[in-house]
Amino acid sequence: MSIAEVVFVLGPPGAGKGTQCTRIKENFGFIHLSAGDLLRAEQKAGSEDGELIANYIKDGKIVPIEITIRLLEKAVVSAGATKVLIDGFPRNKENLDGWEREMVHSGKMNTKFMLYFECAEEECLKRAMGRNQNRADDNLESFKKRITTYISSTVPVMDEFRSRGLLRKVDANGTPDDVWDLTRQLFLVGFVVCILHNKHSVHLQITYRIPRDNRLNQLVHLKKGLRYLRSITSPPQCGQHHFARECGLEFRRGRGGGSWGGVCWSAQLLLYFIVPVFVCKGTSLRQSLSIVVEILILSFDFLKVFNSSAINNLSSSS
Ligand SMILES: Nc1ncnc2c1ncn2[C@@H]1O[C@H](COP(=O)(O)OP(=O)(O)O)[C@@H](O)[C@H]1O
Ligand SMILES: Nc1ccn([C@@H]2O[C@H](COP(=O)(O)OP(=O)(O)O)[C@@H](O)[C@H]2O)c(=O)n1
Repeated sequence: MSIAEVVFVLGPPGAGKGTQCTRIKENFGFIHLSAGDLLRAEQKAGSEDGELIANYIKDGKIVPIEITIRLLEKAVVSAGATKVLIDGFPRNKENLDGWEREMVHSGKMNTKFMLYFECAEEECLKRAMGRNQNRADDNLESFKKRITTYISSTVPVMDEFRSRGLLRKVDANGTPDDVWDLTRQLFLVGFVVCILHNKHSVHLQITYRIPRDNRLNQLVHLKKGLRYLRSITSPPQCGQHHFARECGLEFRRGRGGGSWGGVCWSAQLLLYFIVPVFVCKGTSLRQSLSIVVEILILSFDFLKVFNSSAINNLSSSS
């Protein structure tokens, strides 16, 4: 079985982590595990740890890692999932160390990055108090304790991810739709195209990536690229501007000759995956580029259907 790729989701209590995780799950094919939900379910199931869990939750303290990691591993394995969101974990250094020891070093799971929903405390309080899920800890007294634990124990874990370059911050103060607009950017797939040509052939390299952060927006030179393509090829498909809305594309025209030179260097710097290299032989640059445009459009449709899992499959089989 392939190793599960895990994205952690953290932020203060009530920031809207669960709400956004539901959307990520629906749109990007992840399973969503909430450490808090797993602990509450374990407690309700009357396990021998039930009383301990209930007391920790009421006091806003972090349950010992041996319990939480057992529940998480069981949930990932039983779902057979390869793309997993874990919400509300790792909440302290003990959680993180336990995760790395039991899951990462043993080769069972990979940590991809941490999503951090940043939200003002008063807003979180308002949201948590309005949650109506009959939770034992959605009262003012427990909320204050949870915030204290969050600041003293969870923020240092997020700092650790920031220092590893693995923290993706989202401003969660807006409406659920506003927050979703920011969140989805982090999961969208983009690709970069390098085209090198000489008199007789065109080499096309498509480089796929899952963006590291909102740099995706800055990267989009798509319109410029398509305008250029249209100016030399003019096939009807070039009007498909939905390209621009859905993904990032950087179009670079090589200077000809054999070397990939600086073009590839700058592309690789930004990207996670380099996938196929198509070589289109054509009698003219104009004809070759028509083929290139078709490949691009096909690639895009392919990505839309399969989303980022297609990228994972492609990169592991190439
Ligand atoms: N952006 C938002 N604006 C207003 N209310 C929100 C927002 N996101 C979530 N909520 C509401 O706030 C409450 C807490 O959200 P939830 O996703 O359970 O937070 P968390 O998982 O971070 O504790 C829920 O009642 C939810 O419907
Ligand atoms: N990794 C975790 C996650 C949650 N918990 C406990 O579960 C409680 C609720 O966590 P949660 O993630 O469901 O809720 P929020 O505090 O994010 O609203 C926490 O306050 C902790 O007591 C834990 O001990 N360890």
